[in-house]
Amino acid sequence: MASAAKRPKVAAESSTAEKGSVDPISGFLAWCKKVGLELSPKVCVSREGTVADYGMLATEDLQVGEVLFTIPRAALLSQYTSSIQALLQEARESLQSQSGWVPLLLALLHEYTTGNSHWQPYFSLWQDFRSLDHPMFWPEEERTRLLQGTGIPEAVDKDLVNIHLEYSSIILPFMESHPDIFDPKLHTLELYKELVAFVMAYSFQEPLEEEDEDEKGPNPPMMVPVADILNHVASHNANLEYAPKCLRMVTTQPISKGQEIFNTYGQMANWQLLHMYGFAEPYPGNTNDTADIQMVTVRKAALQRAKSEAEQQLVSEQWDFLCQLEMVGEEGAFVLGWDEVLTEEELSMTLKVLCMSEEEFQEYKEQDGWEDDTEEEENSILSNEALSRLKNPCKKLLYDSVLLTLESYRSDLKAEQDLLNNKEAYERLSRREQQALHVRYGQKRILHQLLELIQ
Ligand SMILES: C[S@@+](CC[C@H](N)C(=O)[O-])C[C@H]1O[C@@H](n2cnc3c(N)ncnc32)[C@H](O)[C@@H]1O
Repeated sequence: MASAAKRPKVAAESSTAEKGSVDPISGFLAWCKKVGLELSPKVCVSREGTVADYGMLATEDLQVGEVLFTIPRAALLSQYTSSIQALLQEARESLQSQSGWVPLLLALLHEYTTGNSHWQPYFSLWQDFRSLDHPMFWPEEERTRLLQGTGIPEAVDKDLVNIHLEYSSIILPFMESHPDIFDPKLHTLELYKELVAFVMAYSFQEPLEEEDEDEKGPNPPMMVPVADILNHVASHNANLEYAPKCLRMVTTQPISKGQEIFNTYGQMANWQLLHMYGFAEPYPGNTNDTADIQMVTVRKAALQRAKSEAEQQLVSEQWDFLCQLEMVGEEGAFVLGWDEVLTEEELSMTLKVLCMSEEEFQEYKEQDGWEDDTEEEENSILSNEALSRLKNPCKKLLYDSVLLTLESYRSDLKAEQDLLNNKEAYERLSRREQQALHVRYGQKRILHQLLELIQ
């Protein structure tokens, strides 16, 4: 990231400076009242007693099903509510992008840098977005050193390519055709990247209605003031509900006075949390944690044990066959949770096909074999417990694939375990080192658990 001296002076900072000592939380809460956002008297926004800076605390005991706050849809900040919504709507064809985030990001670039924006009290909560420490802001060397094997460096590389592409090919041309509103010297790539991180960590995506799932793409992201004050844990105690006129945060667990109220950002593995939100849940807290085995790693393991050229040829044909069935792909991964394989159909089919002899494979293709599977076989590896009942050649292939996956990490499990068990040594680590440690260690423990199950 560029040095502070190079940063554009944006409205959020100047308005905070002008207000001098005005507490951003009080200013924000006054704004909430004005826009009709109703906050229960049983909760408060706080920077103390929370896991990470702002958060929400219960000031009284709460029962399941209590509404903590209600946000009218007009208070949401989105491409449809921004003061430039008409412009964005008019240009919607040219603003289409792979991420689908460009219209919201333009709205944010504008509202964040406009002193009298309706949403200034909201932005005032954060002096800037510098505290966001997503791996995309880490130096590449640090990312590789701390995160190799986790899947994050590859995801970040893709993000960075996409951010640069969308900024240069969509944002810049749009800004140039609206010089009265945008100025590339103020609305720089650097600010754009910070706002991308803000959208990653703070935005919400309304789930699609079931009937729309097949036809429409996902809903565009939007900013939901107050809901985005809540931090996340896997064992959350509140959840956001979407109604036609408003959004409501509702408790899903009883919460005692003084406890933090946690939303869920979804069933997130630690690598996803670190990639999208810049934090990981300390091991072993994240019950949603997962480890990936790259699909191509299973192919590599199958090729390694093929003794002759004919056997290698067979593996290649079997892989192509699996690709045609859309069971595997060059970029895909099998996802392992603590208790089950989340991609069980893909993994069981892949192991089964890659372990077939030439004759079995020919017969299988001719019979459209996968349709003939018994229910028991189709569900054969739904749970980790059932994984231990895999047939021997499949077990061996899976075992080799797990070993290859473990080799891709740079770090040593035992040394990591020692760090987690030694409070002083752990506290000497930088925040980034701590976060990365929880991601790597959790993934490797899941992989080791699998090795133990199938050996
Ligand atoms: C939606 S915001 C929540 C409000 C945030 N704490 C703040 O002060 O603005 C999401 C960000 O909060 C932080 N966060 C959320 N849950 C966390 C947790 N369990 N542990 C550490 N940081 C967390 C991360 O920095 C994440 O990017």
